[in-house]
Amino acid sequence: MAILNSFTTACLKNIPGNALNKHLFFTLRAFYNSQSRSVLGISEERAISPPIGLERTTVKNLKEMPGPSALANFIEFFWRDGFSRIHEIQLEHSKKYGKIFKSRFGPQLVVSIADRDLVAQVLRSESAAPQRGNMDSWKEYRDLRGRSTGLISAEGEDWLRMRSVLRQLIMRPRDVAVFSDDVNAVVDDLIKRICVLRSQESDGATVLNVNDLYFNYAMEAVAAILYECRLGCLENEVPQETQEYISALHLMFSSFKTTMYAGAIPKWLRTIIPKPWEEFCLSWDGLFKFSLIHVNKRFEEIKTQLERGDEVKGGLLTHMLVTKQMSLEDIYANVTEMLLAGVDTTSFTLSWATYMLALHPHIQQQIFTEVTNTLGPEKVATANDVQHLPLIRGLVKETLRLFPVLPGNGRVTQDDLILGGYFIPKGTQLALCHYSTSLDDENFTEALDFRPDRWLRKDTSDHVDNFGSIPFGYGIRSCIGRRIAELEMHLLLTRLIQKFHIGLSPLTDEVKAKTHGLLCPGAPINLQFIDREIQT
Ligand code: HEM
Repeated sequence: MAILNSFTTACLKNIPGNALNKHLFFTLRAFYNSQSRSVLGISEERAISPPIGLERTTVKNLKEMPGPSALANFIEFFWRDGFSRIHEIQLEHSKKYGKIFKSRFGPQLVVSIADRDLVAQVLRSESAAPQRGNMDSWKEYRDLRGRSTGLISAEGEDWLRMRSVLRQLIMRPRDVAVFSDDVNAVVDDLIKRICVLRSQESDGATVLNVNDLYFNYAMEAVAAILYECRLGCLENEVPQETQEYISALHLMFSSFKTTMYAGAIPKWLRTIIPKPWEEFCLSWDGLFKFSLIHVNKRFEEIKTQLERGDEVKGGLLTHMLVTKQMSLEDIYANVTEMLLAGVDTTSFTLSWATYMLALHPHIQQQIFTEVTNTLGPEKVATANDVQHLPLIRGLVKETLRLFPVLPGNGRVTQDDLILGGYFIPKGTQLALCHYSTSLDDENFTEALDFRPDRWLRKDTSDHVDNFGSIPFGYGIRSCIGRRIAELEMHLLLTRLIQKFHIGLSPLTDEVKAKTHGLLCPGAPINLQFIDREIQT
């Protein structure tokens, strides 16, 4: 890997080897918290009155805000399996109660915002260190094991300090462009894997449940960047320690409801119902263990290279280890949280993108034409080529608009706020309803249609500054991995379209979205990958 070479090398020149010796839901979690339990104990009864001078006729207080009752919420979520329908409930409630409404979950009051301009108002007026929601259980685990918080779980000064280091390294497209070769090597392996998998099916074309494949791709690619090593996720035999990590990750998501609420269970109850908290800790143990192995391995390699007087070259991890802008514990925590955040998000988006391509062959053909006109039949795209492939970028944006992996996001207000004519006191949990705004015809023409080319027209309201669709969030606390995720998705989708005609397998019925932690396919997506004829 030849990444950040010059910077790293320059830093290393001044770092003696022995000095080095001394020296990982999230949003979703916050969103679920916002739907569930008391974060700050704010209730509308406690809500203070509008500031003097503001007429009550123009500014209403929370008591006057419409919304379902606590009982209705309870029945909806616990009785009618609302957890897997959070995205649909968001839509139903915004149609029934309006674009700003309140919900009650026990003592917790949540103000939901399903309006593009109000979402913009909240995010544009954020403080220097915005808070998504309550992360107490994540912090409790870390305190218990003597671990640090990473970007997802940290707040305040700690968060600001780490964010300012990481944003310098991976927030701009050009920062991550250097990872093109590493990601393309993983794309090569994925293509080989597709050929193996389809050869095992009777039609010689189908890959069953493509999400499994994309999961392995996303994990391999993000690890190539974060750990600067390959994990073997796309091999026939996945190595044991990688399998153990995948199990920990699956435990985290499969026990989503229980683990997400683990921290909500009073500590005294844990002796009577120990399982949720135990599983929560167990999955985190597995995730941290994996990061420790890989970070420590790289750390030892650097030490050896320095002791031998060799030049140390490397990527993101090398840079973090060498510059010591973050402690080793902070590095463990951040790579752990980034790996957790970076796998399912990307793989679900890839599953939806290829499913939509299969459902819309004429759109697939348009994108194929763009790709071959720009690259020819065989040139492997790099990050620099992606700027000349607007439909590939539009494909990812449109997929994330229709299927925002995080259908909602959370914020805790850090100041009193007047929003949509209501007075919202400081400390109120807000739920930003991205799924509803994304599918709103007021924000996007014929919003239910899949039209990647809508993102090409700068003169319409469909264009990017539309807060109706902000799948990576917005502003200072937005997704730190956005550019990495985009790079992985752009390079893979370009190559898939270049190489295969992607069709729907007869084994696939209509696939609807469900919320399982993230917005994911509610049934396996089985696709056919048919080789394209190379035109000479
Ligand atoms: C399609 C892929 C992805 C989507 C849609 C996505 C979406 C999001 C969203 C909506 C947030 C919350 C932003 C906010 O509160 O304003 C977030 C936060 C975050 N994401 Fe992503 N993400 C993706 C991939 C990744 C990847 C690949 C990584 C790591 C390499 C990553 C790491 C993180 C981290 C660490 C945070 C917390 C940032 C902070 O609090 O400072 N994400 N992501």
